[in-house]
Amino acid sequence: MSFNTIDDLDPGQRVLVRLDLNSPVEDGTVQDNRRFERHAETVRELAERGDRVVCMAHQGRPGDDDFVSLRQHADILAEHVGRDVGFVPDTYGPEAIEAIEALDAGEILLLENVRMCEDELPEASPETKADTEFVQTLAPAFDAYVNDAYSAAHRKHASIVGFPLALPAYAGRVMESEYEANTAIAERDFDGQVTMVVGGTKASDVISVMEALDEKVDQFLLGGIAGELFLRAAGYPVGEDVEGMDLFDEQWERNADTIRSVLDERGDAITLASDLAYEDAEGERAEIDVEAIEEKTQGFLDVGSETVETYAPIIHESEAVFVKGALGLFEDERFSVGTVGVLEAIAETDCFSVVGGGDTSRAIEMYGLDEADFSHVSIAGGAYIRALTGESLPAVDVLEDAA
Ligand SMILES: Nc1ncnc2c1ncn2[C@@H]1O[C@H](COP(=O)(O)OP(=O)(O)OP(=O)(O)O)[C@@H](O)[C@H]1O
Ligand SMILES: O=C(O)[C@H](O)COP(=O)(O)O
Repeated sequence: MSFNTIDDLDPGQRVLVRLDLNSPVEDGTVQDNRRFERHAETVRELAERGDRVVCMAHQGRPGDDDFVSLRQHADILAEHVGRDVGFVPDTYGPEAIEAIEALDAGEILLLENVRMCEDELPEASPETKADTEFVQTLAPAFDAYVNDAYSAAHRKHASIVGFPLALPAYAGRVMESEYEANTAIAERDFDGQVTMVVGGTKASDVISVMEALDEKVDQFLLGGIAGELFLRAAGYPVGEDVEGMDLFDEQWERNADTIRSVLDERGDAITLASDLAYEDAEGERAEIDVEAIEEKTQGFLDVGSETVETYAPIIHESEAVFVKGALGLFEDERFSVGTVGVLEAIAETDCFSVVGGGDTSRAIEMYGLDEADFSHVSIAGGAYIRALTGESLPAVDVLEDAA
């Protein structure tokens, strides 16, 4: 390992731990997910060693609906850790410092959403971030900093890259295991067919992965919002915003040229959905062949069953399959057919398989699939993509420098 881990940290200290508890928020309620379960292991281990454990994390971004307090996160984390997790509605002010100083050995505290602090977000160098009031005020209350937030490792934020310059820095268990698994993939060669299933909401993530893994991946199977944008580039009247949607047009403006050129150059390696699913007038799932769509009048929320029947045999023939992003709005059972169908096909084979994406990995537990049927399930989205394409991660770089 190129950085220090908890194994290198003497127990019984005051430890500041960065977690990634960024979660889906539905009607103001934070949804439990794999990130809590995974990070709980690091937190429990530190508490059991007799450390005073203070956690910081983010939720959403200012201006978004899911930009909320971490009060609910503290309760969900406590359930997974099996110990109380205190919460203080402050990031580094007097209230936070007082709560930190009041902790006993083995106690756990969660600070308020770090993105409520002005110094956190604007991306800057580790030196600039280390120099902020946030880092300079909070760091002296601790003996060590542990970064467990692998899924936020691609961000140059104060809580990620600033603290390692101000405190002795270590990687937590999630950081360690995700780094090991995801980095190994970039270096690995496969003899047989390598397939990548790409979907989700972020077209730019999908494009960058398709461009960077051009040599390595033999077949890309598309779905989700990204897949619809590719269908649009192929001339189908889909992938446009209708009735208050805002997922397509702006992404199309930004990415249309790149999507067209990727399709042009790698068309033979790209399979697009042949049918799509939508909600009919009765609120039921309905499907339509893409050839039969004359104009886009409703939003499509999943790939159709025929598409799944095309994708499954390609997966069965593969030696390695990677997944990034969901094929549909799987959180709604009616539109889970594409995502679950593809995951089931992967689970049936003994190919090397990695499922990534903070949201996408949630489908595994939601639909009762067994994590053991996959080689690795990553709780990271953007960081997973960067690792797959061999890009370095700022959080890992600073941990390595610190070591
Ligand atoms: N056609 C669609 N309409 C609406 N939502 C969709 C559609 N297809 C996929 N999604 C949504 O995409 C989400 C996953 O996309 P995203 O690109 O954010 O994925 P991720 O890689 O899992 O997560 P992250 O990058 O945030 O860690 C799912 O929650 C799903 O509901
Ligand atoms: O959920 C994620 O992918 C990470 O927490 C990063 O969040 P961000 O994309 O808002 O920086």
